[in-house]
Amino acid sequence: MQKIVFVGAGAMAEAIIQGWIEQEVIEANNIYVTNRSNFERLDYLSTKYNVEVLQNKDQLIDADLIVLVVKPKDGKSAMKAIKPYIAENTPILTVMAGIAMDTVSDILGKRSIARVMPNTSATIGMSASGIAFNEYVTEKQKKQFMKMLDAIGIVIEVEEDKLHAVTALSGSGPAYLYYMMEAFEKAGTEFGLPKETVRKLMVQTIAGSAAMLDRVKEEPNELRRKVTSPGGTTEAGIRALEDHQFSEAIFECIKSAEARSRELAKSE
Ligand SMILES: NC(=O)C1=CN([C@@H]2O[C@H](COP(=O)(O)OP(=O)(O)OC[C@H]3O[C@@H](n4cnc5c(N)ncnc54)[C@H](O)[C@@H]3O)[C@@H](O)[C@H]2O)C=CC1
Ligand SMILES: O=C(O)[C@@H]1CCC=N1
Repeated sequence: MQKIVFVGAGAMAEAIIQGWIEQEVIEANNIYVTNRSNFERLDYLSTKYNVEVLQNKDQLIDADLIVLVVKPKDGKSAMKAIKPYIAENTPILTVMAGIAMDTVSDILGKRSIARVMPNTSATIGMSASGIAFNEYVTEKQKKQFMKMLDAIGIVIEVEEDKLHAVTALSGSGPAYLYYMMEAFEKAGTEFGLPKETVRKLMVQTIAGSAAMLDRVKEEPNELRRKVTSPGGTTEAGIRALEDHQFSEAIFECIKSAEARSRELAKSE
């Protein structure tokens, strides 16, 4: 692709841009960025990544792909603002949480639309993304979209309605794990370890456990059983988690995030 225009230049746009450039999927000079008014931010991106800044909306006409990556509440106004300038067939990749592809095509017209829910680990090529396509996306385009998202991590196709669940799990997921990390660091330091030691131990523990789950093909409860000696430390720890309704808390976490995603979709 010769020209990809990012409409919206915030945290998620940067994560994807950095991922694409570092993984050598798209060349920096084929990426154009624009936002509503924050020119300093555009300067920062063009200096840091060598991407182009869209000088005026007339430059949208020959875009090969437009990536919509503004906050959901700004989605409609951002789409209305570009509508008069974009070609009839330019495909759209929307990264906006909770805005349906039908809403995008109501404003921008019937065309190929892919809707993706990545996460911020795209920055280091480790996003877990869910993607859905509308009926105008050809097989060739689908392959191209999958390849682009695959380059910043893994990508799994789902029905559009299931993107609410994907958002709740892997879209927001990094925040839950960072929150858990904060709790480990608080607990570990209470018990006398330096924060950096706790960080190193737990980062490796989390990475190792995730890699085991991925590679050894055993169920989580089986892997858990292998750690848990009868009458030992793990059993005591797990019992405390059960006493504090850990599973229920996780269930409520995903339920609340999924419901919020649906709510946002209705209000947009
Ligand atoms: N941060 C995350 O972990 C994830 C975010 N998302 C989605 O990505 C989207 C962007 O999120 P962030 O990058 O975190 O937000 P952000 O607030 O960091 O960036 C939003 C950008 O949109 C620009 N903008 C606002 N109105 C505009 C308009 N009318 N025209 C052009 N540009 C406009 C702003 O200037 C800013 O550059 C959201 O819809 C969010 O739901 C999706 C997955 C994960
Ligand atoms: O919190 C949010 O609404 C967005 C969607 C997934 C991650 N951040």
